[in-house]
This record gives sequence, C-alpha cells and structure tokens, in this order.
Amino acid sequence: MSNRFILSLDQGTTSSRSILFNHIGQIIASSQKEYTQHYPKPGWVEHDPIEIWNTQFETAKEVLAQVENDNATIEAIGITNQRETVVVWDRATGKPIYNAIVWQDRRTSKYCDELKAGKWAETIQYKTGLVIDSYFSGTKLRWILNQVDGAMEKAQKGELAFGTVDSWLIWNLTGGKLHVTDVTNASRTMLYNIRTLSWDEELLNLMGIPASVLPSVKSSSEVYGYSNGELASKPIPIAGIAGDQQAATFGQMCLDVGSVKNTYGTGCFMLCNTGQEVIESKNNMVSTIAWQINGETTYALEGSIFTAGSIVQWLRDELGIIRSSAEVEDLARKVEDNGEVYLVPALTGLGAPYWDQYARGAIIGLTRGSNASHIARAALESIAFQTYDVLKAMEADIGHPIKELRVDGGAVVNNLLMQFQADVLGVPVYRPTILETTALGAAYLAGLAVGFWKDVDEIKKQWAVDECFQKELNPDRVEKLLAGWEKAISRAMKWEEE
Ligand SMILES: Nc1ncnc2c1ncn2[C@@H]1O[C@H](COP(=O)(O)OP(=O)(O)O)[C@@H](O)[C@H]1O
Ligand SMILES: O=P(O)(O)OC[C@H](O)CO
Repeated sequence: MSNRFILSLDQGTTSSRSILFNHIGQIIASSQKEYTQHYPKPGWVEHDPIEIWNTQFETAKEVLAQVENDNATIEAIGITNQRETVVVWDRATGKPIYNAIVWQDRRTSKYCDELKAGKWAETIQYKTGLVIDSYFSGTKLRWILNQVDGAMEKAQKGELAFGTVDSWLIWNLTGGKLHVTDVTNASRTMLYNIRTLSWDEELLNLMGIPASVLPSVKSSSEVYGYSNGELASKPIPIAGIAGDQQAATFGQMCLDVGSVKNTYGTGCFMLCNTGQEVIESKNNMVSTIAWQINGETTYALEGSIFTAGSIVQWLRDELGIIRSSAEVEDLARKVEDNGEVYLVPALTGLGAPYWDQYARGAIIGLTRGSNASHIARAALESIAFQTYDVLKAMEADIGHPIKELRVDGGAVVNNLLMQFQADVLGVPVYRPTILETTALGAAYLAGLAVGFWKDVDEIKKQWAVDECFQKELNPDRVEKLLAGWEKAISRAMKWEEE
C-alpha cells in the first residue's frame, strides 16, 4: 500500500489545490495556486474558466512530480469543487463562451424576485430543496444563454455544454470525452429534482434552458472515466465527485444522522446529515444531496453563509489593516473585546438564514476610541455570529439541539475565532488533525470506488481531533453580544433597495 495514493483535486473559490493522500489518510504531497477574481460590476463575480483549468492542472502535475521517483501508483482521482459556479463552453472547440459566473454573483437577483412574485418558491423548494436565490446555478445559466450573442441558438442546436466546475475539470481531464456531474453538484443548480433524482423538465422550461446543454448526472463514487495522456502517461480512473461542502461533510466522517460540520473558507457552510430523508426546512435552510454511494442517496440540511474568511481578505486587500490573513488574530487580540463595534459582512448580500440579496456590509457602533483591532475582532466575531444564526435555524428544523460541531477550512487555524465560536454556540467545537477535509472527502469517495478502501468502516477510524474548544465566556456576556449582533444585522438588511 505504501506507494499507492489517491489524487484529490480541490477547486476552491480562491485557489486550486491538488493533494495526494495515502492509505491512512495522510497528506503526502500538495500544491496550491491562487487565481484571479474578476469583479466587472458591483455585485458581479467572475472567474476565467481557462485559468481555473490551468491552475488545477499545474497543481496536479506538481504533486505528481513530487512522487515521480518513488515508483508511486495513483489509484484514482477524486474531484471536489466550489459549487453553483457556472461554466458554458462550445462542445466543438472546448472553449468557454463566457467567464464562469461565480456562486457569489448577484446579477440575477431581479429575475429571482420575479420567480418569487410568480409564486414559484414552494414548488422550487419542494423539488430542489432550495430557496430561490441568485446563489444557485440555474438563473446564472439562463443569463449566459440569454445575454451572450448567439448562445441560445447554439444551445438549441446542441452545440453548447453547461457544467459546474466539476464537469468543466472532467471535460478537460478527459480531453472532451466526458460531460458528467454528480448528484451533489446537480442538487445546487435549482434545475435538479432531488426527490426523483433527475433534471426537472418544468424548471428547465420555466427558465428556458434546453436540456441538451446538461451533463449526465452520476453518483458521487464510481469510475466515470479516465484521465487522458496529458496528466500522466497511464490513464488514471476518475472515481469520485462531490461539491466541496458535501466532500467536507464526508471527510469529517459526518456519517450518522444528526452529525454536523461547518467549513470556514471564503464562506461558511454548515451541513447536517439527515439520512435518507429530505427535510423541508421551515427555517430558511436548504435541503441538499450529501452524497450517493452504491445507489443509496444521503441528504443534508445546509446553512450557507456567503462571507466568512473573505471578510479577512477584505481587511487585508481593501482596508489594508493586515498584510496576511494570519495577522488578523494578533491584531484582534490587542483588544479585550469588540468595544461594541459590529461588522456585518454582507458584501454579496446575506445567505442563510436571512436570504437578503440586497443586504450590504456595515461597520457599526464606532466611537472615538474604536480602532483597527476592534474592527478585526468584529470581523472575526461576525463569522461566529452568522454560524450561531444558522445553527439555531438548523436546530429548529431538526427539532433537537446540536450537541457538537466539527470544523474545518482555511480560517479554523484561528484560535481566537474557534474559542469565540465555542463561547457563542455553547457547544464543543472539534478541530480535526487533517484540516483539508474537503480534499480528503473527495479522496475517500474515489478510493472507495476503486477498492483502495474496503468500506467506510475502514476510513472512519482515520478521523482524529487536534483540539476541542469549550465555552468559557459567561452567558450574560454572550447574550449581550448576540443582542448587539441582531441589531447590527437589522441595519444592514435591504440596504440596496433603500
Ligand atoms: N488565520 C486566519 N484567520 C482567519 N481567516 C483565515 C486565516 N487564514 C486563512 N483565513 C481565511 O480562510 C480563507 C481560505 O480558506 P480556504 O478553505 O482555502 O477557502 P476556499 O476553499 O473558499 O478558497 C480565506 O478567506 C482566508 O482569509
Ligand atoms: O470554495 P469554497 O470553499 O469557498 O466553497 C464555496 C461553496 O461551494 C459555495 O457554495
């Protein structure tokens, strides 16, 4: 087993990463490349699909090169990706016809309002598990087909392909042979019926999307096809696909009904395993497919927070009060508390549980004594407050308290944030030893499909705790902080309309 590895490709919102895992779930090699974010207009966020592919491919080549001399065998490739982001390309040339419209992009907000006014909310929630919001892929795909010159005509002739980022990577990895996605990614499009497990004709008609552009939908763990000669001389089976948040849920081994993880990356995404049941949220969570393995579909409730770690990047890149994300902790520790300053990070509106496309960011409660440290602290606290709001809504949906939270993602290295999170939630927060749980989850899904791991019982034992954060802050103080947060968020909501 020692020289046999799984290659995980983790295509995130801010960077492309490739990681090699061994049989005991350890990281053997990794490579990461950041790529360009495009903001052509306020509220718009785009990526260049070619840059996505190039950075992903280069990092994959780099990790393979690191084990080249070790007589290594790559048993399978697992793919995991930023979800909802839409790529449309020409089937003949393989060239994208427009930039990728990123999940954070709000350009279809008005159309979403029309759908809500047309009383589609209930049907869409029942069929897709989702809340109507420009976050999801369907309305972005519709925008490209309607706005790019000649796109609709070409789509109707079957000349265009649509995909979330997983489909785009696999198309390129196989030299244009495969146009597939998996159920987890399909469940984020607002076009896929998570009950019948098929593209929904009524919703395709509603949004005017020709079925010919759609990828075929597969399970999360099976051999879909093989990489072509460009990546490695021998074809490697591509054997796992999952959206990054679902992959992280799997990598965190949240296999039991009721287990919950929260990933702190660009945004924050909390998922609760609900087993074989679709729970129709009454508290603004979404229902989504967690994974499908061996014909069995597992569902999850999800609370999606749009801005989390990216508020720290904003402090770095736009406000300039830190030089690196890591510096935020030291800056925030220079003050004992937030000094009554609150930051609402609604830079691209608010996701769960508010779903306000028109909310915008705010820093409020400033006094003559407020300084950069208070703002840094308020930024970190805002991540924990948003998580609190989601956790409470989720508890209301599942009907019992959540007893512990497993955490991962780039921002969980921040001990101040993790401690404050435990303080605010009042439940233990478990940080595992492997923080790359997204990539690990995709590796597990791929490895299971090719028999690298026998079954989930074999991999379950690999999950281990690095640190458990327990609440320390007194409950009165927490209550006061939450009251301040609630007030601040109410001021930021519906800002753009006003
Ligand atoms: N020490 C830190 N404290 C707070 N946030 C951090 C820290 N280090 C990194 N981050 C944040 O984590 C995010 C990157 O996490 P990652 O999981 O790689 O995100 P993604 O997959 O969304 O690209 C960035 O937004 C960054 O600002
Ligand atoms: O790239 P991440 O880790 O920020 O994840 C993005 C989510 O998949 C968006 O739904």
